[in-house]
Amino acid sequence: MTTPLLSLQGLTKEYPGVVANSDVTFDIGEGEVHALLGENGAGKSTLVKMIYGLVRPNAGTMRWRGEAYEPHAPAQARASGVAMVFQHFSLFDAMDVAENVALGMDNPPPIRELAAKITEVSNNYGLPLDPDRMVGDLSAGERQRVEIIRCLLQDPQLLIMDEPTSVLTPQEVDILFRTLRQLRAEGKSILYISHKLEEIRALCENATVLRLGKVVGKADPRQESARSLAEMMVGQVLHQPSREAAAPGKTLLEVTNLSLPPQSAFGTSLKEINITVRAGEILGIGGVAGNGQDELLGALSGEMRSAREAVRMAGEPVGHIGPTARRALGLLCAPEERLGHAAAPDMSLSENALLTGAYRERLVKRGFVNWGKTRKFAERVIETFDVRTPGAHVAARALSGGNLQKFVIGREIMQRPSVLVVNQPTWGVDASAAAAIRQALLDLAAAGAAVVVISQDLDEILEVADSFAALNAGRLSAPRPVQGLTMDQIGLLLGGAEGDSDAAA
Ligand SMILES: Nc1ncnc2c1ncn2[C@@H]1O[C@H](COP(=O)(O)OP(=O)(O)OP(=O)(O)O)[C@@H](O)[C@H]1O
Repeated sequence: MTTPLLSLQGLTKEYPGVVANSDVTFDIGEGEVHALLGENGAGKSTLVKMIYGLVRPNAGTMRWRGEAYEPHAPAQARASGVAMVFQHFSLFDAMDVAENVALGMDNPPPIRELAAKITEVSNNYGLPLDPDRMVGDLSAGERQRVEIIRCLLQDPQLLIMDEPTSVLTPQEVDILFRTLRQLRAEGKSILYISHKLEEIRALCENATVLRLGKVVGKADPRQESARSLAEMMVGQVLHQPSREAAAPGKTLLEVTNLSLPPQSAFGTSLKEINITVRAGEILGIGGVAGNGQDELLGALSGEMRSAREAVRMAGEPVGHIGPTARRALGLLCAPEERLGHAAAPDMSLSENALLTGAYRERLVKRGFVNWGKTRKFAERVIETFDVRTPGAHVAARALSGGNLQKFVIGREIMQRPSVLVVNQPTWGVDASAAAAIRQALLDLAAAGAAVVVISQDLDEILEVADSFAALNAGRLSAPRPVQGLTMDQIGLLLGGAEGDSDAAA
């Protein structure tokens, strides 16, 4: 038998109150694309952080081509031939591509030489990049290219990718997969984390499934269905969101000719946006990231003010008032960026519950926080939304991405909004938790709320929304009923075929 590239033996990592990895054992061969699957909090990120030298195991060993491998720091892992593309990008907007790449390298060559190398390597791998462009001007897909090229310049033998496709358009996913297949053909290995099981089936020949930190299964994804893989992850039969058709009620959210200038040098302006959402309705807004999603959410939440009459809530003008006043009226929002925007990383879940729930849950009385009540509110969210954490005292930062997402969305839904606006509600969330969040949005609408779901996941929009509109360069297309809408028509709308309804129909 040939020696595996990387062999993990009995890896264990404990955090206070949680065993993140327990006795994890598996091999990754040379030239193998290996999927790491598991629910939110199953321990995937912890495992790859141990391989990349960011976290030290409490027990267990790793071998690299048969030799003992104990990276103490990422630089050491990189020197052995391990590279990692993270879920969250670590790039500086105000620097160009070459400067950003240089920052992440251990021994960068002179910048001109590096720029030439970036052009060469990026073209060779089918991910063309202009080294002189400012990162702030790049799309999410292009930013990811910067991270990938930075890794490839180190000529790694093992490339770790943590949910690489969640920010990509379907076309960008195709391009990325071509690159990954080329790497495999060159004998390089890839460890691939994703919740998108169809992608796993298309790309990977081996999968290791983690549940609660333990290996619970191994599979050849090509021989499985997305459903069977998901069921392996959760250990039970999957629940499909269901909806009941109901006649919509009165208009709760009305946006009229909303225009706003960009809020930062790299922001998008909003251009004459019109939206009407009635009680019981869900409007899905699709579009490639960076086309005004964050700005639209900001304009609806009140973080960005507009003309008084541009936003109305149940007929009342609210464009000029801030987030707290809008919350009081029942307009709640959950932004996309969970660590730092939706939740304060170093604050406990109780404190984070207070941040948005203070008014509606009456957590503050005569200027004093009622901590007992606040903790109970946080605990209700944790319980109802199955947030896997030791308790409400835990800092938001310590939760796995998907579990924090469940908390953030649950915190708003439990405040019984009359209008809820969410951006990427199931970003990085596993299949069963995503189904639970979507069901909660459907239930909220069925109970009479108006809901706006901004998402890059078209399947998600088709599953929950009654109507669909596309955001393109800050303009919103006229909404169309989701029923009967095809992917081709959606593609046209996303591409900006606004008003071209005959061509799209
Ligand atoms: N620094 C930390 N301190 C305390 N607990 C942690 C820390 N990092 C992770 N954990 C816990 O370890 C467990 C595994 O988390 P991990 O992030 O590895 O899961 P994951 O499978 O990557 O999840 P997701 O798909 O949601 O990103 C979780 O219960 C998490 O709360």
